[in-house]
Amino acid sequence: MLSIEDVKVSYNKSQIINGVSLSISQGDKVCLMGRNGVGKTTLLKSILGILLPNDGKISFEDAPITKMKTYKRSRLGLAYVPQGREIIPMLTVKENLHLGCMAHYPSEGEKLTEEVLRYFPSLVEHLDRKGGVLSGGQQQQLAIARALMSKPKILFLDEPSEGIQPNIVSEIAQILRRINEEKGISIFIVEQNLEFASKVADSFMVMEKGSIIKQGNFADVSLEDVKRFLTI
Ligand SMILES: Nc1ncnc2c1ncn2[C@@H]1O[C@H](COP(=O)(O)OP(=O)(O)OP(=O)(O)O)[C@@H](O)[C@H]1O
Repeated sequence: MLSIEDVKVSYNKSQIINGVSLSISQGDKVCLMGRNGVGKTTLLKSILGILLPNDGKISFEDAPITKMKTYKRSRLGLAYVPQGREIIPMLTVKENLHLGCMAHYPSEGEKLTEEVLRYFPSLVEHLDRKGGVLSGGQQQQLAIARALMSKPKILFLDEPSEGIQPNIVSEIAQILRRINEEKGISIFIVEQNLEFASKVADSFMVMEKGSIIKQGNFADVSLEDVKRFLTI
């Protein structure tokens, strides 16, 4: 489905991603882990077209997308829930949701909202409130719901558990698994919260200084082992 071959990404002259290769199949749930500043967000942004790699290839469903504009990748089915959520605070929850389908499915706002809210029933009572007044956990749910409004095939989430209270974090893990099971949407999360990551994803990759240094399945290793990989 998604294939990344020897991708290198730089900011000015400083190379941050040093030749990463990975592939994700339809329905996969994967997690990219690693310490602060190793390049996780940079890799995610290059997959989504927010940054362009200076070398390597990215393809989606066998079509090359390495240099494709972000909005075209979104039309193909790549959706992004950025770190910090980026909810528009002065728009209502409903308006924030509609933003998610405005580019590609502008006439389907009502239908898609109804469909997406099945996964986020706690947002229903807040539809007419401003996005900015919601709690961190509610804003994170809104950000995921908004991404789903674009009918994605693969959902990329950058640190979705950051700054959210533990009970909501486990609710979000369950919701992501349900979305994956029922809709077949692949999930790619960047996470530092190992427990949450292991609840959402089946497999993990560990990044260190712009390279993937370990990968495996959560079923085959203990969380202690993964923790050790993260502190290498
Ligand atoms: N716009 C930018 N210009 C120059 N350097 C940048 C820019 N954005 C990030 N960097 C640098 O690139 C490196 C990787 O950053 P990146 O945000 O990808 O790491 P990360 O693994 O996602 O970290 P975190 O967990 O803190 O988000 C860091 O050294 C960072 O300072």
